[in-house]
Amino acid sequence: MNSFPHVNIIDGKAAAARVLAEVRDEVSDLKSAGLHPALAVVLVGSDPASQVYVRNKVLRAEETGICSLEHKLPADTREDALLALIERLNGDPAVNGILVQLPLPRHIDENRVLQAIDPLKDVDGFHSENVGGLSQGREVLTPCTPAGCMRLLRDTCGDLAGKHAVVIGRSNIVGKPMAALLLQAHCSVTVVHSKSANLRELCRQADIVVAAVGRPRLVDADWLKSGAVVIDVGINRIDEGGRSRLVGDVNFDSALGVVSAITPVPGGVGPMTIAFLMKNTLAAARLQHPALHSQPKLPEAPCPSIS
Ligand SMILES: Nc1nc2c(c(=O)[nH]1)N[C@@H](CN(C=O)c1ccc(C(=O)N[C@@H](CCC(=O)O)C(=O)O)cc1)CN2
Repeated sequence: MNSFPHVNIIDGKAAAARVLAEVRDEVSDLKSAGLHPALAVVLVGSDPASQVYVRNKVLRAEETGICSLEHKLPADTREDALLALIERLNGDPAVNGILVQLPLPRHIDENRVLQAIDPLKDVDGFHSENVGGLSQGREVLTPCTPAGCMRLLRDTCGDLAGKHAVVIGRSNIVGKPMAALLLQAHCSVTVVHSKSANLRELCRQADIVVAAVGRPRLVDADWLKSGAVVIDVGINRIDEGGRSRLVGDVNFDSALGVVSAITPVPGGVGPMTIAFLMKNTLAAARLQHPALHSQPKLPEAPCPSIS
C-alpha cells in the first residue's frame, strides 16, 4: 500500500458556508425583483434525528433570507391528511418548495406522498418526473445530497471527465442520482452494492469512491487505490467504548494512509445536503417564475450531450 504525501480532509462545513453565502446573495436579488422564496418543511412524528435535521433546515433558511413554513404533524397522522396538506401547499402560490422529511411512519406510503408533490416544488428531487429528467440530462431539481457531493468533488478535483467513479449503494436518494450526475460529468461510473461480487476489487480501481451504503466503516484502506478521492455519505451511529459516536461507511483513520482527499463524518457531506436544499428552493422559485429564469441557476445544470 502506497501512502499519499498530502491528504486533503475536505471541509464540508466550510464548503456549505460558501454555498449558503451564494444563496444569501441570490435571495437578496430575488427579493429586489419582488419574489420572496419560501420553503414548506413537513415533519410527521417525533424521530429525534429528523427533528434535528428539520430544525437545521429551518435555521439555514432563516439565515439565508428564505421564508420557512414548518408543518409538524403527529406520528398517527393519516395518509389522506398528509396528502391533503401537500395538495394545499401545491396550490399555494406563496410556497416555492415543499420538503417532506424522511423516513415517514410505516403506515404511510412514502412513494404516494412523494409523487403528490408538484414536481416544480419538489426541492428534494424525488418525484419521478425529476428522477426521469435527471437521467435524461434535463434541467430539473436534483436530490440535495448527490448535488452536494458533486460540488465537493468539483472543488477538490476540478474537471471530472474521464475519471473512474465507483458508487457504493443504489438508493433512490443517493446512489442512483449520484451515478447519473457523475455520468453527466463524463466519468466512467460503476455502481456496486451489497450483492456485488468482488466489491473490494472494483473499489480498488476507482479514482473516486462515493460510499453511500449505511454500513459503518465498511470501506477499509485495502479497498482504495493510492491517491483516490473519497466522499463518505454514510452517517452511522455506533457504540464504542460505551460511548455513542457517528462514523461513516469508510474507515477514516486507515483510509488516511492511502487517499489524496476524503470527507470526514461528521462535517463532510451532511452540511452540504442542507445547503443544497436552500439552492434548490431558489431554483424552484425561478422555475415557477420563468421571467426570473433568464440565467440557468439550477445547482447541477446538466451537460448538453450525454452519450
Ligand atoms: N426529505 C429528506 N429526508 C431525508 C434526507 C433528505 O435529503 N431529504 N436526507 C437524510 C437526512 N438529512 C436531511 O434531511 C440530513 C442528514 C445529515 C445531515 C448532517 O448535517 N449531518 C451531520 C451530522 C449530524 C449529527 O451530528 O447527527 C454531518 O454529517 O456532519 C444533514 C441532513 C434522511 N432524510
